[in-house]
Amino acid sequence: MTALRIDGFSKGHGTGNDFVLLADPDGASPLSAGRVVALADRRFGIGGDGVIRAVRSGSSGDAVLDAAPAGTWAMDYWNADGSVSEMCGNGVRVFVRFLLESQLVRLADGEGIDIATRAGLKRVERRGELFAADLGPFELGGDRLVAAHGLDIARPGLDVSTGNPHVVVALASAAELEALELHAAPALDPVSDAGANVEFVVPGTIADGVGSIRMRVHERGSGETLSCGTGAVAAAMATRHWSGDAADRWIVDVPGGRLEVEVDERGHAWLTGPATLVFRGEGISPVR
Ligand SMILES: N[C@@H](CCC[C@H](N)C(=O)O)C(=O)O
Repeated sequence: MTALRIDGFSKGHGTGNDFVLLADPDGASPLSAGRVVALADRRFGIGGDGVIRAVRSGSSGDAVLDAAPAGTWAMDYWNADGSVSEMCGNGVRVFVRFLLESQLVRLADGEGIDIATRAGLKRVERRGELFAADLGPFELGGDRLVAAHGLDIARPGLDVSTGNPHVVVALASAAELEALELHAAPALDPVSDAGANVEFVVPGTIADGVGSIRMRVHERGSGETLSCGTGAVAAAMATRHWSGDAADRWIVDVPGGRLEVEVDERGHAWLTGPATLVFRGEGISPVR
């Protein structure tokens, strides 16, 4: 057994999508795939769907993050398997909660802060106990086939980009959603080199300009998670498209709770929901 030195970390989640958070303002402790896999391991490490380093732009060592105005807080997001992603919607909301509770920033209720991500600057606002993130414009793409354990035949899925790649599949019933086995990554046809996060949705009602959906997700680099913020946006925007743009506000129920997605007048998708820190720790984490 080797030991992994951790000077201090927090564990947080947004609707059950959980992260290890590390403060590294001056970029003294860059992450590596091996370090991330060790930290994210649920039995031999701390455990999480992803690992997030909070670093100032200009010090991150990542060309995209360092292109933001110098000194901007940057979210260096990694999936549990040690791959990096462009964006994490729950992560960026939990990131701001982490900055606040670590007293690295101050935000009164209603105020916001710009966070550098690999998908560009994202505004995050504090709204009471909730955090809302402007994930910007989204793009709908073409269809491809998606096969998954528990589905009788492959179904059409719609490509949606929220800065990171998603494929959204509509199912006919809650029973179909529950029958899915998402321990293995769904197979995409055609495949894409970058891979994709895959969301399965059951559309609900649309009333008074508000739609609702239920969703499960298999995340690229993390497996099935209890929630995915960019996935909720992709799923809501795909369902909105299929509904003929019948609503701009969507309630998204995921296994870990409830998120809200709203399209503003600029066509930006806002993601709102809880962002919670569970504990802080320090010291040495034993790793296999
Ligand atoms: N859980 C995140 C998305 C994390 C990145 C994703 N797995 C990818 O590889 O793109 C979210 O809340 O958006």
